[in-house]
Amino acid sequence: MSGSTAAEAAAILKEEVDIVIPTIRNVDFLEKWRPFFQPYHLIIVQDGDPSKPIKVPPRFNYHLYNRNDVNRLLGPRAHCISFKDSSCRCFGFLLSKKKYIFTIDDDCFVAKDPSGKEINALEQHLKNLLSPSTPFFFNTLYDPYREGTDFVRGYPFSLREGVPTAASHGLWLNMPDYDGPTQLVKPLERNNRYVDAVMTIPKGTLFPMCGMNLAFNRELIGPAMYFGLMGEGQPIGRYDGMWAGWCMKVISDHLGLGVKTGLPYIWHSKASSPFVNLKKEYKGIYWQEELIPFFQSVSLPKECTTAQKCYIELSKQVKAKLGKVDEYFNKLADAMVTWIEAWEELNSSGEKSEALSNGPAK
Ligand SMILES: O=c1ccn([C@@H]2O[C@H](COP(=O)(O)OP(=O)(O)O[C@H]3O[C@@H](CO)[C@H](O)[C@H]3O)[C@@H](O)[C@H]2O)c(=O)[nH]1
Ligand SMILES: [Mn+2]
Repeated sequence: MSGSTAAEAAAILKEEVDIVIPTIRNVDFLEKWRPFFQPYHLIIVQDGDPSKPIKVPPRFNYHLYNRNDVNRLLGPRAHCISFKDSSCRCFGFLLSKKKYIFTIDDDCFVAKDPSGKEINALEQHLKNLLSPSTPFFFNTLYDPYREGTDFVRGYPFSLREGVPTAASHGLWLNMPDYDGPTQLVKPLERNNRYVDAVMTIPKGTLFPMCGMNLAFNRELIGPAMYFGLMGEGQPIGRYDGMWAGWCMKVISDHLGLGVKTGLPYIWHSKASSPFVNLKKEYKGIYWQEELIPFFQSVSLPKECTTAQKCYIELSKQVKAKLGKVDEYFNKLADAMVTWIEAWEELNSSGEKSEALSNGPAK
């Protein structure tokens, strides 16, 4: 897709994209994104104290939700949305009615490419999502659908059509997405390396997904983008992206969908505290050694033809196989079912529309 075609596509898609921002701080960062985000609708999920006022810069089109809205709209199912963790972002995924979601953290700014040009992250995500993926055979020139490249010699012609792309995982300049222990041993490390590549993560390969700069096709994979039970009242935090990424990847593999990683970069400005992070993550750090073999062994039956059906089946396997690792996984498996019930309620015909559920957009 050429640059201008992509820009046109992005403009057309403005009715089909929601930008979801979880925040426990404020959203001043939006000012820097104005040239890129202003045409789009934002869903801001305010975490923490709902009585704390939050000021959104003028002339943005947005809906703002807080914990009172989670309780009001989900009632007895509200417990599936985490509190005091960036996992709360998935409440925005649930309420959206758009085909595509771009989610970004409130400490992420516009990055520049090596020529000094500001990167339109959303446009690149849409290019990634609108072009197919190649999960069955690796192309050594990376994404063959990018301008100026193609499939290399020896690439099977039968696979050159690719498969629909479910998710686009973007990366970060400046502060990398490290866990607490790595942050502790490398406090000064910054990512300055701009790698001009987009690639499909091969079928059968898991990866550590980060929700900081992520886009996905909500129609294809939305129900699998549940960021889990994290934060206050839970034994774990900061594994929200990992959990969603592992679930989403095994389901994408099963459904024949693709997941890309690489461009676009954003500029991640702040380091979160490594000590606080270690405290939140420590169970995850040893649980992950059992979780990853579990996800590597997941097999979904052929009757599971939708992301919802796959997710319910996955919840059963989580309960059966991970329940013995810790009681937490029984609770998480139940929350996965609750999430799907909420998804079906809010996304069925006669649904509560996102606009109606919190008044007209500001
Ligand atoms: O209790 C909370 C804490 C944070 N948020 C919002 O979530 C994002 C990310 O938070 P933050 O920038 O503090 O954390 P990082 O360590 O840089 O983020 C990465 O770690 C992952 C797990 O937290 C996360 O997926 C990554 O993006 C900000 O927008 C905070 O305001 C929150 O809503 N509630
Ligand atoms: Mn951050």
